[in-house]
Amino acid sequence: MIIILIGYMASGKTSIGKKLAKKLNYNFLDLDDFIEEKENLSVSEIFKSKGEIYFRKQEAFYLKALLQSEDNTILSVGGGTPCYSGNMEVILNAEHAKSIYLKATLPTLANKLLLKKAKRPLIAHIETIEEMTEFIGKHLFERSQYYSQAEIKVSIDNKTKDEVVEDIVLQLF
Ligand SMILES: Nc1ncnc2c1ncn2[C@@H]1O[C@H](COP(=O)(O)OP(=O)(O)O)[C@@H](O)[C@H]1O
Ligand SMILES: O=C(O)C1=C[C@@H](OP(=O)(O)O)[C@@H](O)[C@H](O)C1
Ligand SMILES: [Mg+2]
Repeated sequence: MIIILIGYMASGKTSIGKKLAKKLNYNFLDLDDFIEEKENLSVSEIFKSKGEIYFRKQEAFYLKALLQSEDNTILSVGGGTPCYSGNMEVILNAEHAKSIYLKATLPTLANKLLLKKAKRPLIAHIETIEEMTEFIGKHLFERSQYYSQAEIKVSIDNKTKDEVVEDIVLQLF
């Protein structure tokens, strides 16, 4: 089975995916890490030197490649992955796959992202909590229609990473 973690930036897809994989004894794949390896550049460098459209093309291409995995796998994608190139449909139609939305409220995301923005080119320039809240609010409004199609939804507000992992396991099995 392949379990795909989706959700907004800093919702915990990468870090919770790693913990969940350990707990279930599954392989772990992170789409951003995979793209960085293939391109030999960080996500920020790809955005800067080749542009976001190039990144989105690579993202859609490698998503399809990684979904072919036949091993038990946790796949953490990027925050934008489900929202471009028909990727959410690809995720929902993948065989032996289950999608999980790590869902957070706007204040949780804005506070987290103010601290964790450096490696995230879409928000790295935002300085204040007010600006961050406004940006994420609009962005989430556009993106929620994709995220909410996930088969399983897990709220992450006020939970530790281990608590989120527990909740995911309870909903999965
Ligand atoms: N539930 C949580 N409680 C505390 N810190 C968290 C939680 N989930 C994620 N983090 C931290 O927030 C940051 C962003 O998480 P990350 O896994 O990179 O998110 P994503 O891949 O969704 O962008 C990391 O430093 C991570 O350790
Ligand atoms: O939301 C987005 O569009 C993006 C999210 C990032 O992944 P994380 O959600 O893991 O930060 C990364 O793919 C890129 O910076 C774009
Ligand atoms: Mg990530």
